[in-house]
Amino acid sequence: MMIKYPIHKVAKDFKKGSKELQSKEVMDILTQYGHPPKNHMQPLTEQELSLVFEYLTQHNQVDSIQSIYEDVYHEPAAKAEAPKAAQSKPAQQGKPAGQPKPAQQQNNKGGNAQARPQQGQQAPKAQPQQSQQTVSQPSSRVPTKKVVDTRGGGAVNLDKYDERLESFTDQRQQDRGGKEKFQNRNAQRQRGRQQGPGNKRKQEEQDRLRRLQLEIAKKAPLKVMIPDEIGVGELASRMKKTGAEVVKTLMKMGVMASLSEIIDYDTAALVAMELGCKVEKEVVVTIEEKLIDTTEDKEEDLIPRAPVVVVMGHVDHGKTSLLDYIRHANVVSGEAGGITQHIGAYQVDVNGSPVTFLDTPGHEAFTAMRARGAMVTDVAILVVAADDGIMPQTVESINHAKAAEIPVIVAINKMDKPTANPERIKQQLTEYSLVPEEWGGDTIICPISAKTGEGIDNLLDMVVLTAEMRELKANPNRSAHGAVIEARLDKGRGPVATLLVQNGTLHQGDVIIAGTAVGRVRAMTNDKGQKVTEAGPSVPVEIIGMSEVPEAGDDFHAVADERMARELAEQRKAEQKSSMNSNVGKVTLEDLFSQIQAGEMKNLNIIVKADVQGSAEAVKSSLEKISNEEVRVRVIHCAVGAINESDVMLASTSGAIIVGFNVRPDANAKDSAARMKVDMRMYRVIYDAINEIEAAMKGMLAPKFKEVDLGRAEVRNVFRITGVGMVAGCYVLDGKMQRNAQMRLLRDNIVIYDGAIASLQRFKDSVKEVAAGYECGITFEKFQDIKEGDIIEAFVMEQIEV
Ligand SMILES: Nc1nc2c(ncn2[C@@H]2O[C@H](COP(=O)(O)OP(=O)(O)OP(=O)(O)O)[C@@H](O)[C@H]2O)c(=O)[nH]1
Repeated sequence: MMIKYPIHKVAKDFKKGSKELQSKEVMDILTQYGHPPKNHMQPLTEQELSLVFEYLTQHNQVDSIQSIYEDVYHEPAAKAEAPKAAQSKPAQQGKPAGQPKPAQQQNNKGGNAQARPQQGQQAPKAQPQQSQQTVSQPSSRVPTKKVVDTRGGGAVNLDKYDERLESFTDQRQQDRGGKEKFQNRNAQRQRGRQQGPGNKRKQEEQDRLRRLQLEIAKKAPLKVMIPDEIGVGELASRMKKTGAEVVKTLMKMGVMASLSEIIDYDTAALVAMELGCKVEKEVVVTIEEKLIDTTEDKEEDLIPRAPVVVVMGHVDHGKTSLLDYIRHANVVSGEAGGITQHIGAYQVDVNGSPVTFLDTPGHEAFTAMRARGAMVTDVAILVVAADDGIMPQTVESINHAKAAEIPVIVAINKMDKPTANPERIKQQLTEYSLVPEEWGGDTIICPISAKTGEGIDNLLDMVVLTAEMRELKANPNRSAHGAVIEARLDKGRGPVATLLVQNGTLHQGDVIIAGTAVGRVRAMTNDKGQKVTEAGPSVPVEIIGMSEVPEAGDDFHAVADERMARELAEQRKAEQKSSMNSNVGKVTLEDLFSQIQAGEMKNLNIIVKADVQGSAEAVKSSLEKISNEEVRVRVIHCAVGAINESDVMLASTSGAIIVGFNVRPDANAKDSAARMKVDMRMYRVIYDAINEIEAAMKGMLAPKFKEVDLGRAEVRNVFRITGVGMVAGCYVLDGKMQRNAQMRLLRDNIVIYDGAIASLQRFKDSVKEVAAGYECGITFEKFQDIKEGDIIEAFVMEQIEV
């Protein structure tokens, strides 16, 4: 920017005392440095002015800065005498504004006025009126500061004063605290008012920033709350660090994680500590945790409780007879009138020790309970008919008990029958690793007769003994917790549920939550049909008062807050809904490899069902052989017969895959498998089964085809037609029969034939397809052994998009 400052003015301004700076001198300087001016009226540019100043400064150097100090301090005596003279001088000089120098000189005068004439030669550069006046600009600053001291005129050591003053103010500042702050603020405000609104805001902003920084510094180290799992990005923001810093720290620890990745508490805590933060674990309290008391009981609060026993076994081997016998035989006199009650569980007295029996049809409830982790049974009695031996359901029961890890007591029933052969049964049991005690094993075997009652006392003694060994204990002095054994909707009474208290005591009037059902216990009835007001550990009771029917196997808890319980029930309902479509925890051959890779899979559980025992065993041993370092293939259940609902339930609770060899699932099993998302694989060639599972374990499974069912037809008549062979006269039950489809002939759900269809006819006409509700004639290629009652399944293989 051009400033209007002509050469002659510059020269004039530098005019001091007798010596005068000529315009020509200024012009010479400029010419010398390549800026020849046209005339003395030419205004100087900023650069040119700087050049002149620079030149004059360079050529009018003082010898030493000391001389200026001397200049000031050596004549304090004169200072007091000539203040007025000093003051008058600047007025006379009348230096133009914009020149900093004259103003400084004004101050100077206080101490220098008289000294100047004497020191004129000594320090000419300090004299602004001389030609070298510009030099005084830097040197004049020092004396200027000193002149401010008007604290005394004598030879006072001002330095000493300064020191004292500084220490004094320091002390005062410390002592004053808030008052000072207040005053400072006032002072600032005043200053701000003088300075104008813009400056004021700026000042306040700066103050606030300073205060903030101070606070942050005070707060260090930063405390971070870390939950069980946290995203790297979230951790960074909680620590007020950048994501890059956290990722870098993780890398140093050997953890490669991006910002979006989730890390566990331990890793996160290490990172936080590494970055200088104080770590605290964030505990997320769910409604469930708030509502349900899960504190561990103290040893001194525990008292022995009755064992809970389940009776299992094959159909018609005598489960019901045994349970009935025990119930009748052990009813304490006087209670006989109330026996009629059947609530799904009852308690009997065995020589002074109470024993609770679960009396539920089949063992579905048992599996369902295990599925929900509500382990209610302590001992299993396996009933095997002495005249029949180990049957498919016996094996199933053994496997269920094994999966639940409960001790099994074998009751060899029907010992009264002449055909009873207990030795054969003992022999068979060893095949399922149940070795009798007399043979050196640890399985208790009790020969009994549910008809005559023979051996039942001994069986009960054994149950009590086994239970005693388990030292079953509970604390009756806390809110009740247990399992729902049975539940139904009663027309008159509303939802009715049989609960087995496992710990604590259930009282009439308690609020309970069971699964998604909430309610208040309005009335309680025990297994003898008597009204009770409380039920302790291992006691089964039937209750009314629930808002809806809970599910058998659900956990129940007595809680203090009904409103919160309802909230929890709602939450559970929502969770149930969302998990309906997900198959968490379920295994399919397709995702087997990814589960192995993720380290989630150590054991691949398989349930084998086959048409004959020989092939079941062969499939089992072949499959177990394909275990590798990462995964062990475990056949948890191997049996003969169609795949039933119980198999599907076992598969669902154990995360198993069902392998069917020459068998098919029955209708219920099919539905359950679809609902529970259990993977069922059917094979007709043993090598196919092995190859497919092996391929799945290696991640090379090519699930290219899937079977699509078309329909089912029942064989109602079989004709022989010469030249054609056997013709199946069928009725299409559902779906349709299609000529180009694959057919499978089932007899009791066992696959008899699998192959292509030779002809499909309606009366005498060959047709493409026959719909449900119509009759048709079917012949197979190379298969004649068709029988009435056989089922024909039609299906096509469809390619799956991988
Ligand atoms: N001789 C003899 N018959 C028995 C004995 N125990 C049971 N039975 C008979 O065997 C049949 C089946 O008995 P249940 O008690 O119904 O057998 P279950 O195992 O409960 O049968 P499901 O309920 O169908 O699973 C009945 O006819 C009983 O009378 C026994 O110890 N001796």
